[in-house]
Amino acid sequence: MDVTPEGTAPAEPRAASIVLEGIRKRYPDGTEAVRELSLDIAAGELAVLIGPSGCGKSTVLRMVNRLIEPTGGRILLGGEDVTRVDPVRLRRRIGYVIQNVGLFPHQTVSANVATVPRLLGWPRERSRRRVDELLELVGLDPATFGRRYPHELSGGQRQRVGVARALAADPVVLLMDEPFSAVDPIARTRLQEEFLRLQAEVRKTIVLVTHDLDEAVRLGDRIAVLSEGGRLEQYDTPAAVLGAPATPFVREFVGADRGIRRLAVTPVTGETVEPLPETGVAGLPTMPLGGSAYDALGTLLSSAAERIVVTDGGRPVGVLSRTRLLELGDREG
Ligand SMILES: Nc1ncnc2c1ncn2[C@@H]1O[C@H](COP(=O)(O)OP(=O)(O)OP(=O)(O)O)[C@@H](O)[C@H]1O
Repeated sequence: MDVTPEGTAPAEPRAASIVLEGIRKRYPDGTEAVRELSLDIAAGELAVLIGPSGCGKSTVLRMVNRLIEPTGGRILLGGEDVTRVDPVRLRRRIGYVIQNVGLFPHQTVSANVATVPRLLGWPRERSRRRVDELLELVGLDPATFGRRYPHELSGGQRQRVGVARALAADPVVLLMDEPFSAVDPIARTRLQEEFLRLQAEVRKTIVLVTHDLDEAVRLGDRIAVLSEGGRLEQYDTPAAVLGAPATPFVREFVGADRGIRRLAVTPVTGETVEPLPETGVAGLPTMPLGGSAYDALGTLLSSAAERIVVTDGGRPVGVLSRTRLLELGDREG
C-alpha cells in the first residue's frame, strides 16, 4: 500500500531508491533529448540535476513518473521497473512539484493539498488531519491558510502548498522541476532552508532540477551535471563537483567563482587551522570548529581582522588567516 497509517507521519520514513539504466528519449520529431543516461539515487537521498538549458533535465525527470515515455532503457523504483506499472498508480506514489506549482485556482488550499488522498478514497476525517499536519509541516497555519484560494497567497506560500500537496499521500519519491525559481531571491533562500529542514524530517528520495548552482550546492546530497543530450558529466557530492570537476565541461560550468562556492561546503577542521599565535588571540573574531570556511571568510571580511580564532567547546584550538581560507578555496580535490 502506498498510504501512511492514520494521517500521522510514518514511524519509518518511506522512500525508494531510483535507478536509471541507460534511459533514452527520442522525441517524434527526431530530437535526441537523452541519448543514454544511467544514474543511481539511494533511498532518502536528494539528487540535483543541473546543466545548461535544453540538456534534457526535465525530460529525465518526467520519464521517472512517465509523463514522458522513455524510448529505451529501464527505470527502477525501489527495484521495480516503472514501465511495467500502471502510470496512474505510479504517479500516486510519486510527488511532483513544478515551477509556479500548478495549484487548482478554484479550490482552497486544503482541497488542493487533499487532491491525492481524495483520489485514493481516504475518509474525510483522515484527509483533513493529514492536510493540517502537512500545512504545519511546510510552515503555513492551517486555520489561516487552509480556507484561502491560491490567488490569495504569495509566490513562496503557493510553492509551499505545492510541496505539501506533493507529500500528501506519503510518496516514496518526490520530483521537483525548478521548484523555487519563480520566487524572488530572498524568499528563495528562506524556502530552501525550510525545505532542507523538511527533508531532514521526511527523508524522501528527491530528484530536483535546477539552473542555479548555488541551489544545487545548498540542497543536493549529490549533483548530476548534464551536458547536451542528457550526457552525464559528473555525479558526485557538491564538494567534489566544485573542488574536483571531472571534465572540462564541469570546470567551465561551475565557473570561475567555484573557489568561493567551494568554501561553503568546506568545514573548518582541526587539520585546516593554523597554530595559535604566541601573541595571543585577544580581540579577534571567533567561530566554532565544524563551521563552514565560507562563514569564516565572511566574518573575517566584515571585521577587518587578519585572523579568525577557531574554538572547540569555547576553547581556542587554532586560527585561520584570509590567505589560508583563500587557499582552501583554490585547492583542487
Ligand atoms: N515534445 C518535444 N518534442 C521535441 N523536442 C522536445 C520536446 N520536449 C523537449 N524537446 C527538446 O528536448 C531537449 C531537452 O529538453 P528538456 O526540456 O528536457 O531540457 P531542459 O534541460 O529541462 O531545459 P530547460 O533547462 O531549458 O528547461 C531540448 O532540445 C528540447 O527542445
